[in-house]
Amino acid sequence: MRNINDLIDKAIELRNRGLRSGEIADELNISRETATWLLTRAKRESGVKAPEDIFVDWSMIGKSSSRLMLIATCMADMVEETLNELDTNVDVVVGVALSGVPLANIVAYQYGVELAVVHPGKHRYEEGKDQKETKATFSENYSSVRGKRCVIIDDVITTGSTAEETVKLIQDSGGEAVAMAVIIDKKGIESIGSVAVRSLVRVGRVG
Ligand SMILES: O=P(O)(O)OC[C@H]1O[C@H](OP(=O)(O)OP(=O)(O)O)[C@H](O)[C@@H]1O
Repeated sequence: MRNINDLIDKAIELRNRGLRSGEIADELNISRETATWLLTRAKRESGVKAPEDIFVDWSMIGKSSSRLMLIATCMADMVEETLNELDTNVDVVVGVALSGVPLANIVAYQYGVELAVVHPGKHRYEEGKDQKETKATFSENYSSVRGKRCVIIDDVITTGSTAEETVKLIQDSGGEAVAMAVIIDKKGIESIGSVAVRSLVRVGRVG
């Protein structure tokens, strides 16, 4: 996708496939507000100011295992710097499904530590259910975090809610979240509570 019209076309295509605006937002790595604006603009309902958002398409990395490995290696290097700053270490790398998992797997391999996988609450949302009721969970097929120092790996932070629920889940599960690393942080956050957040690319707005 190269421009706003491509993005609008993609949003329409996803809506026509039956996705709701929240799901379209997730698919395009944009906020829900932006997804709604794209669909509104597609209906030529002009006059509504565009939300302050950017869209992220990192499929040029995601479709290539060698590029994923190189990017994850950069993330591991960034995490190492953060762990040194904090004078701590990592026992388990926590990948946030879906897109954080291939990156987390490589980071865990490089550190020689275990891999845990989180399913965000929004992935378990079902029509008719209260969204607040769908909590994030760990996959039983991967490591537990109890008693372990955790580094969280994901691709993108948009609103920060997935990052926050992952930190809370780790703490509620008896683990210690020490740092989080992403490729792109659209929110520009330094930390979630006491958990350091680092990104290879941090998006900031001028003015
Ligand atoms: O900061 P937030 O607003 O919470 O959004 C960020 C989350 O949204 C995306 O996941 P999503 O589940 O949409 O896609 P994925 O299944 O490809 O990871 C992304 O991978 C983050 O996990």
